[in-house]
Amino acid sequence: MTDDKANAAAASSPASAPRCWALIPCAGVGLRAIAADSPELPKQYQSVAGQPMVMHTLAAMMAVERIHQVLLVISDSDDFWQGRATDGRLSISAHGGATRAETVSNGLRELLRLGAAAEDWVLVHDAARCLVTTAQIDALIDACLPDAVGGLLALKLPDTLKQAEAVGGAPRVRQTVDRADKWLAQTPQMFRIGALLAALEAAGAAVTDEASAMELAGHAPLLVAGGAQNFKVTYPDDFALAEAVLLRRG
Ligand SMILES: Nc1ccn([C@@H]2O[C@H](COP(=O)(O)OP(=O)(O)OP(=O)(O)O)[C@@H](O)[C@H]2O)c(=O)n1
Ligand SMILES: C[C@](O)(CO)[C@H](O)COP(=O)(O)O
Repeated sequence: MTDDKANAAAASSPASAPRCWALIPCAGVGLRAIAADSPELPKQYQSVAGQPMVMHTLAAMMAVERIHQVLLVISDSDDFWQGRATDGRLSISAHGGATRAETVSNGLRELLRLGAAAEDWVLVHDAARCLVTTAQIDALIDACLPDAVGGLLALKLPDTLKQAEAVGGAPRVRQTVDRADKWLAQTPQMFRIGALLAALEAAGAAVTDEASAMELAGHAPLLVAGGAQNFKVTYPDDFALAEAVLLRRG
């Protein structure tokens, strides 16, 4: 069935109430974030505005009333959570994978074990995107619930886009690319659990986000406006920026 036909069928079928679950991949090592003087701690556990980064991420997600339960997927060598009390709506699974896609697939299987239905929705959100707001998550849910496929937060490209080629070892501009239809993918990304797991299993471990897997399966995910502040902490400079934004928000 095409996405258009599936949307029409969804709109005309009697109201059902699939639940929304959140899955937070938290098993990366943060190689690109490691500065010469930084502690050897995965970036999601480094302190930002007085708390480990992942706590800000969790606070935003847990504040969304429509999220039934949040699953954090950590590495099997992670001892950060030992002895820490967790909220009843938070589950932790130590089945992180070698890639983000594997971590997410493992988490989806765990959600099904926890009682989620294949037709339920999942919002997959990077632990390292600690600036997402509850309003942005709610906007994504509002946009995706009536949709057959689902979608993702994304940011329309704000700058002029250059395509590069290496000339004599240095990157030089090959051409300026039309940016009118270009968006930067953010998270959360919201899809049906069963469809996403099937898409990820078919796509393999190399896809870098959930939408890519759904695209390979023939779907056209919705693009829902996120925001510049919903950036992923990726490089050493990003910590100071994230801290400044969080402190300003209070
Ligand atoms: N095997 C992996 C790799 C990444 N992630 C998670 O996916 C999110 C986004 O990934 P990214 O920023 O690429 O994190 P890292 O893989 O940790 O970073 P790097 O590529 O710099 O090592 C992060 O919350 C990270 O913890 C994960 O759960 N399992
Ligand atoms: C999922 C993601 O945050 C979308 O932008 C991103 O692709 C994950 O991190 P990576 O830098 O691509 O590994």
